[in-house]
Amino acid sequence: MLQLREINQAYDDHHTLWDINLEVSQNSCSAIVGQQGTGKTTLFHCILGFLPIMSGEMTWQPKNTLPCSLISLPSQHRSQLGITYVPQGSPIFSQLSVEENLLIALKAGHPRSLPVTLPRLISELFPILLSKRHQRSGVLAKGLQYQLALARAVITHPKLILLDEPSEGLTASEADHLVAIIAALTKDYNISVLLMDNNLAFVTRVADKFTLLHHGRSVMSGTAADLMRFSGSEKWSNGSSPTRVM
Ligand SMILES: Nc1ncnc2c1ncn2[C@@H]1O[C@H](COP(=O)(O)OP(=O)(O)OP(=O)(O)O)[C@@H](O)[C@H]1O
Repeated sequence: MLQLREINQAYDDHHTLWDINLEVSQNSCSAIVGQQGTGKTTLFHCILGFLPIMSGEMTWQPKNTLPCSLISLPSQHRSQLGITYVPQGSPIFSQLSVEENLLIALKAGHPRSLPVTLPRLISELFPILLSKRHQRSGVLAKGLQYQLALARAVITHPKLILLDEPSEGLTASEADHLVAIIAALTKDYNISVLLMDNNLAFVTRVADKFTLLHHGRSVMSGTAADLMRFSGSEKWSNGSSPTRVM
């Protein structure tokens, strides 16, 4: 549904992304991994239209639609097409209740359909959040705050969600919940996921395709087994330890 071909990007004269190819299929979860400063955030921002690219092509084609090029579309238009984003660090309105956070996201996605009620997918995917709907969101545990940030994205019925470091700061059981939610999004709700995360244990549980970035270049694209094999080898890292890279 999303295809990137030979994407190059530069911050002034600092060439950051080199000939990146990437494909996200319908009903899939793909992961971008790589050490700090290797270009993961830059790539996300190019997909979202926050940053221009120097060259390359980005094609968007959800099921049963004609392909369209994203390159010339502003970020707002890309979000209307169904591409949404959960930035790092659970961006929520911490002074507002869980329900208020959700209703604001819902109204922003459907400005003419007032009054609004929370759609059923919230109770199906985020039952704990619903049970805490009247609590101030700032007092929720870190894992529930992340669920709320994700629910705010899901409530707008996107086709593709980009997640920036979703496992960061989560406990093991909070990460387990997130793995289950992402699996349900892709399998039951037709929402594809593209995430970047350096927690190898997490990404190999949740994603089915992996792209390894190194100094702005894609050095591996494949399955979890390919990733483990590649990160165990040293041919791409100039001798740096895979544990540092992940
Ligand atoms: N606004 C900017 N202006 C100039 N250079 C930038 C800018 N943002 C990032 N860079 C540089 O681009 C390169 C890639 O950075 P980027 O943040 O995309 O990497 P990353 O893999 O997401 O890192 P992290 O895991 O730390 O978020 C780095 O060398 C960084 O210093």
